[in-house]
Amino acid sequence: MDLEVTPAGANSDTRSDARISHLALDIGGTLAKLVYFSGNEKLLNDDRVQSSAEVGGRSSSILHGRLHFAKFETGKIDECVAFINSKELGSQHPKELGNGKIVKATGGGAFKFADLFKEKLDVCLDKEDEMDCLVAGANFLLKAVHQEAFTYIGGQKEFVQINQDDLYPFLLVNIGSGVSMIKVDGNGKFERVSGTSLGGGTFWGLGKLLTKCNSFDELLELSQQGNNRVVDMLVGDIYGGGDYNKIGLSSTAIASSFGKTVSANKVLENYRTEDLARSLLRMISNNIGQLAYLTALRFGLRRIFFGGFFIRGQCYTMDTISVAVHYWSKGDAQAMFMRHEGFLGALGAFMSYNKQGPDNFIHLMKQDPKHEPEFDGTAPEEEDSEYASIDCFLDLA
Ligand SMILES: Nc1ncnc2c1ncn2[C@@H]1O[C@H](COP(=O)(O)OP(=O)(O)O)[C@@H](O)[C@H]1O
Ligand SMILES: CC(C)(COP(=O)(O)O)[C@@H](O)C(=O)NCCC(=O)O
Repeated sequence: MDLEVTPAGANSDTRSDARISHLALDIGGTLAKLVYFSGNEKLLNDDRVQSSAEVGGRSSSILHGRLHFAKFETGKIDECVAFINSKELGSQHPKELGNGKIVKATGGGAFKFADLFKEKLDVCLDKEDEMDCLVAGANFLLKAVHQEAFTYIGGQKEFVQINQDDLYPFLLVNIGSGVSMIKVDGNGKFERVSGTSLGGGTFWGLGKLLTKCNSFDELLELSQQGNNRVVDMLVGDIYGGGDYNKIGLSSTAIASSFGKTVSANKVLENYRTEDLARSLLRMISNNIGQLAYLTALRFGLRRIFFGGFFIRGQCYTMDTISVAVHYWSKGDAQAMFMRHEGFLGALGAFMSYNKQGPDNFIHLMKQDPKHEPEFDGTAPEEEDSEYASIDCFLDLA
């Protein structure tokens, strides 16, 4: 019951009453994501609440606390179970009528691990549809969270001011193990219009085989030191060093990802793992960027938001996706990234506790300094700063 587990990305809560009052899960093909709310202090006539939302007169059903984010490898789901066990679900946590506690859960793991959660935690996973949750999570973040979306162009991050009256339609591209592309027209109004199996799992899986590295972070680190030109066949390699001007291809454009390895008299061991990782990351990111744009074009969409843990705030990944969208759309469409990239589904599942729908459930406290982003163009070193907890209140009305 008291197992101490510190997950990647979790923020430890030092408050004595830090039991979890609401918890939701998104258990995907590779990672299990948790969003949980702790702290059960009731806010009565608090100025910050009054100015954050019109909830006057209903303060008895308002909980103040922090929303936390954590992730575990799905392959080590026991660590996730132990973490929840160590935190304990408090008395406020929703229960089935006359029965034990329920936890909102989405992703394939909500089905796959339902028995495990029942057995180990005596918790019933209440399943929510993955696409519903992704969309609800994205809509909430884009509308409620200050400086959630940003562009990444030429090495510069720039926050996007979201105009709530002009947000829809957009294309949501979630890059998890696989990739889902969803046309979003409003709250709960969406259609999954495309997808591809060449996603984050492909990068991580092929990368692991090619470089023998042991963790996703190690693979990303390798990629930062690599040179893809050693592996990729460029237009110049084919055209004797020159451009292919007639069809607008410069000599440095990639003609064929990994294409150079065919004619070089080398085996895998002769390549630097850094170069292989770089080329692989570029290939996957570029392909997703291109497919995303083609899908957006099919439906006349100009705004494309990218989520999913494949991105991990990586400059090279975001840059490659942005360049692909810009190149293929001739500057017409724009790639935008989301700060809480990997938690869209878990947040959506969390919001489904609200019977009235996703709106007006989570309210962010005004001017939470902890929530001010610190983007400097580099990937955060510490997981904790990556997904800082959010000071907020839940309206349980
Ligand atoms: N710590 C990590 N361990 C494994 N994969 C990671 C990690 N961080 C990022 N990734 C990438 O994120 C992908 C999973 O993204 P996610 O959105 O969680 O999808 P899923 O719901 O399929 O698990 C992996 O395939 C990998 O590319
Ligand atoms: C099946 C999935 C929705 C599962 O989500 P994930 O765990 O990858 O986040 C996703 O992997 C996907 O959309 N794959 C692409 C399948 C296709 O459209 O061909």
